[in-house]
Amino acid sequence: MIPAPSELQPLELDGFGAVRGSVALSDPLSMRIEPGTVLGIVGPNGVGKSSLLGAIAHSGVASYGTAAFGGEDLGRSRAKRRAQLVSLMAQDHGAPGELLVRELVGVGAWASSREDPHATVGSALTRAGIAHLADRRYATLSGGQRQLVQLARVLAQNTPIVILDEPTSALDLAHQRAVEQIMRGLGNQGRIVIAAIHDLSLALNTCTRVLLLDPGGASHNGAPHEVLGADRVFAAYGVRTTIHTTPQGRRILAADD
Ligand SMILES: Nc1ncnc2c1ncn2[C@@H]1O[C@H](COP(=O)(O)OP(=O)(O)OP(=O)(O)O)[C@@H](O)[C@H]1O
Repeated sequence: MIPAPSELQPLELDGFGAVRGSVALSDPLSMRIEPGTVLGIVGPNGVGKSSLLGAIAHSGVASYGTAAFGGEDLGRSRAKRRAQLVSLMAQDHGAPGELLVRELVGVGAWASSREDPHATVGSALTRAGIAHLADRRYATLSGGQRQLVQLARVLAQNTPIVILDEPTSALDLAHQRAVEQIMRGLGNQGRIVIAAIHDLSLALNTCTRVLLLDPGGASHNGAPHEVLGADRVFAAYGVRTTIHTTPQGRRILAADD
């Protein structure tokens, strides 16, 4: 299902940031994220990527400033309304293991009250490539299979803002490529995709914008090849890197030694 034109709105962060234990994790972020943007959030372990995603989704992470979608302050929206606007695939897949895969994916469709949850679930399972797992219990799945179920749940929620926390961390090469294509496809539909990503090559090849969070609290937002240039990456990670381009045009960011 493609978002209605009225759902193609920018997401504006105004002096925004996540808070953990009454401490702000980054300097205030102010940025406008246009419809169709696939934004990669990168930065070292513990810098606050997951917290920022959770804060934007207002899913139990405290925040300061505002995150507004089409002028609507998400922090003031009712939970049901927010579930129609924002879906979150968290890193910690704390789902009840006794649920069947199709029931868990159905939670996504139910959260946003889609008209035909059955069809929505079927389509989400197919897009995530896991239709064959529909009647398996979640607890019996492998780590990568669980990650794809969580992706299908988010697809079934069918929101204009899709937030993914390290969506490919448990996936094999073929599934990584499939998820990369799904992310681009969501962007092409005009959705806003925001993903925390450790694989900087993935960020280079998949994202239209990258936000690099520095350990010092600063952030850099821009075109992927600019933000992931050698100097910025060294400042953030302490590793010397180069961006290589394959004959087929894929970019690979690799350490120099
Ligand atoms: N539930 C929590 N309660 C309190 N502090 C937390 C909680 N979750 C994370 N933190 C702290 O917030 C900071 C940012 O953590 P966060 O998980 O957002 O970082 P990250 O950049 O996503 O890390 P990683 O790359 O390792 O996943 C860390 O110092 C972490 O210890």
